[in-house]
Amino acid sequence: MDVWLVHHPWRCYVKNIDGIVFLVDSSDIERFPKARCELHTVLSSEEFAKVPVLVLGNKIDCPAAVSEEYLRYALGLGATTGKGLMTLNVGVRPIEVFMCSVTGRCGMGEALRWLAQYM
Ligand SMILES: Nc1nc2c(ncn2[C@@H]2O[C@H](COP(=O)(O)OP(=O)(O)OP(=O)(O)O)[C@@H](O)[C@H]2O)c(=O)[nH]1
Repeated sequence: MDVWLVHHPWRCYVKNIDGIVFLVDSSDIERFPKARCELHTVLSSEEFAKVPVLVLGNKIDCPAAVSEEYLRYALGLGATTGKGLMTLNVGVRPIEVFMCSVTGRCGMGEALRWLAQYM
């Protein structure tokens, strides 16, 4: 079972994956447009159509970090499939946003448990 951390240039090394973790620096507003573009490339890729996508807004400990709501807006994410344990209809690709701080060790557990349920 494979989970790949999507990071530029991700196209070079992704195939046969079971889950995608899309990590965004939530304090780096200037790069949101680029992140949005990359995310939507991933979401619209035929090869990943059924792969669960975990969007992680990292660095929430930074004063410049935006809220989850703003990050969703900036990334152009509409409705997501829901946090917690979910039973989704067949054919629905799981996608959800979680905020975290990798260095502050917060938020990652819930996010990875969410992803693991679909793998
Ligand atoms: N404050 C804070 N720093 C973090 C967190 N996670 C990672 N970092 C730090 O961020 C630094 C590297 O992150 P970035 O510069 O965003 O990552 P990068 O992908 O290597 O570089 P870029 O492609 O230029 O963004 C390291 O010093 C990490 O310790 C976090 O949750 N909070």
